[in-house]
Amino acid sequence: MSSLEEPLGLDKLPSMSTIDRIQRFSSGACCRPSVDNLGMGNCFIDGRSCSTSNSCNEDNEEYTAETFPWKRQTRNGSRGDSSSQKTMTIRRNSMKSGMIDNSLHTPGYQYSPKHNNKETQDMAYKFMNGMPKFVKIVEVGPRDGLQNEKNIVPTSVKIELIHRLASSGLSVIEATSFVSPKWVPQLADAKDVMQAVKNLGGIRSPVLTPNLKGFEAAIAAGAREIAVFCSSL
Ligand SMILES: CC(C)(COP(=O)([O-])OP(=O)([O-])OC[C@H]1O[C@@H](n2cnc3c(N)ncnc32)[C@H](O)[C@@H]1OP(=O)([O-])[O-])[C@@H](O)C(=O)NCCC(=O)NCCSC(=O)C[C@@](C)(O)CC(=O)[O-]
Repeated sequence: MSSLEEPLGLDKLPSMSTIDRIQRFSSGACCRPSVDNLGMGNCFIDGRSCSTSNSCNEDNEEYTAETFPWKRQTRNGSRGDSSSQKTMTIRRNSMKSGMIDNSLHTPGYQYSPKHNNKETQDMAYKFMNGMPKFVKIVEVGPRDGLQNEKNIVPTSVKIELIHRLASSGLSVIEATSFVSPKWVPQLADAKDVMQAVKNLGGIRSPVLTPNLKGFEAAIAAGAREIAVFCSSL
């Protein structure tokens, strides 16, 4: 009988005082709806990932006015030519045709697209103002990435990866998963990885587990944040 069919026995859980946060999310919740269609690239509002090549941040990509049917006036109102124009990320709203210019909701920017129509502009304005003011990026590579690796990545390399991700300024780095090594041999060293990074300054290092067995192993390894996921496999 799969460990998942046994009652989770929450009453048997070790005292919760050792754990800062327990997150429970189902696989459905795992794949939080993302609005990546809105970006020119993969830009997820749920903060799970923002591909740097098409970041959600403004002033990021070099787009020339030739590529887009409008010329944007620069901050001082002068019409910059495409080479001198400040770069920005233009996001495509896949729900409607037409391009949304991020600068719409950046004070001081005006845009005068050649073929803009009122409806697109209104919709763009409404939409852009619904955007969150803050995007949290959760780095899941050490877990979600490595679990799919064909070859087993050495523990020392995993730990080094987490250190480098932390030094890049990321504040939440999903460190590993406490799962059956039969199913996910790539993360069989979860305990060693967790013990090596649990006190890494300045970051939170949540871990995943599908069941009580993994939950207890995570606590024993020093995990302070445990996300319980529902796994059919
Ligand atoms: C769920 C089970 C355990 C059921 O696996 P099972 O075989 O049905 O369960 P079991 O209880 O029969 O256990 C089989 C063996 O694994 C051991 N075991 C059992 N549990 C654990 C554990 N936690 N840690 C370490 N060992 C464990 C258990 O002790 C036993 O060992 P044996 O007695 O045969 O020597 C198994 O199917 C499993 O671990 N699957 C892993 C699933 C997984 O990791 N999937 C990928 C993560 S989810 C994901 O990537 C999506 C997500 C989250 O990224 C989406 C998003 O990010 O939003």
